[in-house]
Amino acid sequence: MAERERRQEQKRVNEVVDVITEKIEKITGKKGEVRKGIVDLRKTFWDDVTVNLDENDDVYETQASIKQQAELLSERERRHGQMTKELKTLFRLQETPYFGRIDFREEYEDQVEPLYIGIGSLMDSRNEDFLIYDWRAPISSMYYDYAPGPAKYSSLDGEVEGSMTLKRQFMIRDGQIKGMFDTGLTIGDSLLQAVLSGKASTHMKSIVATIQREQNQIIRNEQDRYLIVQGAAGSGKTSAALQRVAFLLYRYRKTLRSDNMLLFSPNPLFSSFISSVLPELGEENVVQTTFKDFIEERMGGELQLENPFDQTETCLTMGEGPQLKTKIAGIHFKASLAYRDLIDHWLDHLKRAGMFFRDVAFRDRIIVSGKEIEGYFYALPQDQTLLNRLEHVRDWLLRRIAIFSKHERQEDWVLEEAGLLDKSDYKNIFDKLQQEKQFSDATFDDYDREELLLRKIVMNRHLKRLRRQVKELDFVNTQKVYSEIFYQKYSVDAVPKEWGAICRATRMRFEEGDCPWEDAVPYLYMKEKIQGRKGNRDIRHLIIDEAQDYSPAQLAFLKAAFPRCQMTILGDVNQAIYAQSLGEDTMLSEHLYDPNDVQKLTLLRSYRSTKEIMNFARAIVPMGKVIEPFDRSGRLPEWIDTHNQSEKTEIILSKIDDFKQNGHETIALIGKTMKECQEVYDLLKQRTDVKLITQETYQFDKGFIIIPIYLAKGIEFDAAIIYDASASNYSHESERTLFYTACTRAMHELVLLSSGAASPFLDTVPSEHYTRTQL
Ligand SMILES: Nc1ncnc2c1ncn2[C@@H]1O[C@H](COP(=O)(O)OP(=O)(O)OP(=O)(O)O)[C@@H](O)[C@H]1O
Repeated sequence: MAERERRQEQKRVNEVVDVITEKIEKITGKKGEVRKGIVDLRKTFWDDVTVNLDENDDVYETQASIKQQAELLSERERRHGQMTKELKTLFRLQETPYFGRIDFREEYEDQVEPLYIGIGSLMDSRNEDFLIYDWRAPISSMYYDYAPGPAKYSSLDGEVEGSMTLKRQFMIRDGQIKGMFDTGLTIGDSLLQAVLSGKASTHMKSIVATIQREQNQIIRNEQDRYLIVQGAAGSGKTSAALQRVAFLLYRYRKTLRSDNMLLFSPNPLFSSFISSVLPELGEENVVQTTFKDFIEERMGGELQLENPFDQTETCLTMGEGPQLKTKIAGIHFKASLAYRDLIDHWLDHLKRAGMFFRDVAFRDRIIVSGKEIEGYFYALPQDQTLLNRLEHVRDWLLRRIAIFSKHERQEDWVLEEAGLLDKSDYKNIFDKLQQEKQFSDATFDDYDREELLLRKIVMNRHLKRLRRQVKELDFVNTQKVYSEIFYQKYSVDAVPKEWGAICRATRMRFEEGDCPWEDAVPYLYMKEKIQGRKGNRDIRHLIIDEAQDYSPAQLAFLKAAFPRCQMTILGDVNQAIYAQSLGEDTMLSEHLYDPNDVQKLTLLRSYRSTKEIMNFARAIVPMGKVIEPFDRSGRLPEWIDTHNQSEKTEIILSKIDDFKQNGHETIALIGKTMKECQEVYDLLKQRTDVKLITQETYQFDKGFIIIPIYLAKGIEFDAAIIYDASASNYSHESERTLFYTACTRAMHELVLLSSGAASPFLDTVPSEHYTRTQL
């Protein structure tokens, strides 16, 4: 490209940067004034409020005056917040004003208009023309969707057609053009090459400059209620999901806020890994949670909930045998909709029998026994729902508690405690009696009444918790009602033949106050059907990453919990790691949705790993052929046979040195289980600087880490070593996806260690896709 052109572009960059700098100065000045205004307003808040509480009219006037002041304050605070946000974007634009340019000539127009695209919009100093278009603006979509030639975009007034005469990419840092490419169909392979060849980071980066056409479809999809994305490892699912959040926040900026969106991430480490993408795009982070935390919060701490990682760890370390078979059969069945049907039948049965109730007791005295509650409950008309009947029971129990309280407050201990009440309680009672105009002179009656009120206060305080529990329908013993399912025999086909053993194991866990992970959603489903629970209406968009790990039952639960929600559901069937999803339907299965509401998109191109690593990894999984590695070269994966542990340790240490010398900064030794990771950590920690990643790790730094596969989900490293790729460690078909997930974490280098026979999963990998070293 001619140097002259580059100089011209740099000149424009300089001019735009000048406008940005000017705006920064202006807004900073204004922001200072607004800030001062807020401080002054806070200081003098009450000065401008007329407080007069004598008459009703005065009270209203006072209220109106406070409201007016508060509104003024919050309006200024809002403006201040907006300015802060605007400044943040401007500072980013000052460094990198834009990353793309398209020249577009609208149909029937003579003039070609150059459009520059960046992370935010910028108008010229007269506020007339756009110097930069936000990448999310409708017109910017052409940058991602078209090569030079005919192009169109949808505007508010309809489709605009025309032709694109130029598509140019820039790499601008600190206001200086470092690179400039005119591109063809896909967005500059050269720029993508440059981005992908860089170092892995401990935080994910935004991809706005290089979004690919198929990713853009995901990002800008608006019409579908459920958008399912099946994408190969490293195909940019998470990246697309996050840019999609930014797009939706922009597109619906008048009605949608970041706290209306909820992202389910696979683990806390992943949450921190992706936490900087949205702020980098000038948006606030959305609320993030893990499915386990979400369930635990809804359960309310009544049972000790098993962690899904512990469930996986148990399955992986249990060893062959009937116990494992029972466990897996139980997990599969409880994740299915057939089990949900069974629970529905159970709920139906509960209308006639089978409900268990806790005693409603004060200290160790029973006010109403569980048996008595049962009698009352089943005496109510059967055509009422369980919830209706429980509401009747609740009201009846509250009345019984009131009667109990009336009797109990006569007891001496109540008066004794009344003597210990606070001065303010006495004062309140005095005021109350005054108001009732009963406390004239010190008459006998007034003292009696005062004592009565004091006794009432004492009793109400003691009964407060009990009343709350009754109001929340906590008198239903849902754990026992659920456990009872496991005393039944079912002649339904879907019930696995291991049912007897599943029942014994489940009963035992519930008796100990534990809730196995596979029971969490079914139990909560039943509990909420009995006790009722409203869906969350604040959350309007759910983003579910690693959706292959969610079962149909979990999907059904989320649909009910978020009834108004749109969902973006992203995953990869080849990376299913939990027992419940292997070979079963998952949240990615289209047929679980109403066909009118769902759209499924597929991403086949994989960007994370070098071509060599992806060619190796895709040969491990069936249908891996369809995955298209991005054309970026590196070393072939290396498979090293070792004879014993000490040899293995030495190899690891020398590989770490080698990686570091190659400039790699994030290096992971990936184990199958936490147990394996802990063992190798104990061996290595004396010899090198290494960190073990556990379920409690919320962040990782550059350097060498040891991590089990299930915690490395969604994360990437410059170089990865698969600690034990021997047949003794990976041979079950069910572990194939786990093995594939591990291999696809590596961006630039992959090493596999094995001793003895190697994993049969390597049998399907052609020998030209790796180098093999036998020590
Ligand atoms: N269009 C793109 N431009 C630049 N980098 C990209 C692009 N798409 C993906 N990448 C990069 O590829 C890597 C993988 O992306 P991401 O983690 O989003 O993939 P994924 O499909 O969620 O992977 P996995 O299923 O393995 O977790 C990241 O480093 C991301 O920045």
